[in-house]
Amino acid sequence: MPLATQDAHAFHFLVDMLESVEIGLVVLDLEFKVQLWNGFMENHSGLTSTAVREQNIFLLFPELPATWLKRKIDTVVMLNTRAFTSWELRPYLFRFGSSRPITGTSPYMYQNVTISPLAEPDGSIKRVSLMVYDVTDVACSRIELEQANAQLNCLSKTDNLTKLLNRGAWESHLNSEFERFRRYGHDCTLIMLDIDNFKRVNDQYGHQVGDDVIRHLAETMRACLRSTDHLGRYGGEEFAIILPETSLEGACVIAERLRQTIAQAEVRSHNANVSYTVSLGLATLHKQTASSQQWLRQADEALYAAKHAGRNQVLCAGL
Ligand SMILES: Nc1nc2c(ncn2[C@@H]2O[C@H](COP(=O)(O)OP(=O)(O)OP(=O)(O)O)[C@@H](O)[C@H]2O)c(=O)[nH]1
Repeated sequence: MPLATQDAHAFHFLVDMLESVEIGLVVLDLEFKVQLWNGFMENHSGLTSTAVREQNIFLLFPELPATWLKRKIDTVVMLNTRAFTSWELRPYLFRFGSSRPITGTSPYMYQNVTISPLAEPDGSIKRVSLMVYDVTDVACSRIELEQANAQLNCLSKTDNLTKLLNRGAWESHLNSEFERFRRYGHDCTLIMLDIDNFKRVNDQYGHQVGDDVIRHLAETMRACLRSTDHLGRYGGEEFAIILPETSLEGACVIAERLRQTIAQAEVRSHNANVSYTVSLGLATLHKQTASSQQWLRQADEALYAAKHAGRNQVLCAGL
């Protein structure tokens, strides 16, 4: 076969491959007019190569991030170097439908994009190519994995019954608030809270009603406190609250309001109306507080004193 015919054959194969390759290939001139649009781009955009040829890409796809893409292309041309953007920074360049609509969790195709300069025989750059890679599979697996990790992380810190922080997670807040106090000296007060005679609730109405009372208490605490407060289930029917930026006086008002709200409430559960009360012990941080454990002990002692003083009341450590 003559050399020229061989070259023509090779060229033909090459064009065939570019047409059918599972990567989007686009060539733009410096006025952003489409010079090449392969089969992948046709299939996913629904626009034929003939329809887009010599058309401005930003008029064809008004949703393209024009400022960003023009700046990228300018840099590619000016520095005669490639640029790359990944789905993690920008999920897609062209908003194409997901190629895995049945199994996929994404409504669109995640894309990595490479922009390359195309040199003329004299070395000047008058065109650039965009290569669009469909990375939906990788992106969806990564996103699902991250969601599962976040969920696991949340579960490992949450008490199942109340959805409050569990003891371990709450104690890490106790330690960090103690360290914050040592550094900045801002007010911070701790409340330990325990349901009064809870054993009787369980004995009289059963464990499921007891669980509903615990849930009710958790909801009441959530409703009475700020989102910046740290609420935890410390033990069975014992709860703990850290109130950052709150003095002992402020915490007393909050604790008293919580006590009264609970004392006035009635929990409707399994055809029973249950009333209950709580005792609360408070301790605020001082320069003399030696450790987070000492702080916790002071609040616990105040709670113990409140129980001994007749329950259904708020007592403060050191008063
Ligand atoms: N329903 C239910 N009961 C729990 C749970 N955790 C702990 N308890 C019960 O809480 C009760 C705690 O009893 P005690 O420690 O004697 O204290 P109390 O009856 O509340 O009495 P005081 O604290 O002295 O007012 C026990 O009966 C435990 O079984 C729980 O998750 N659900």
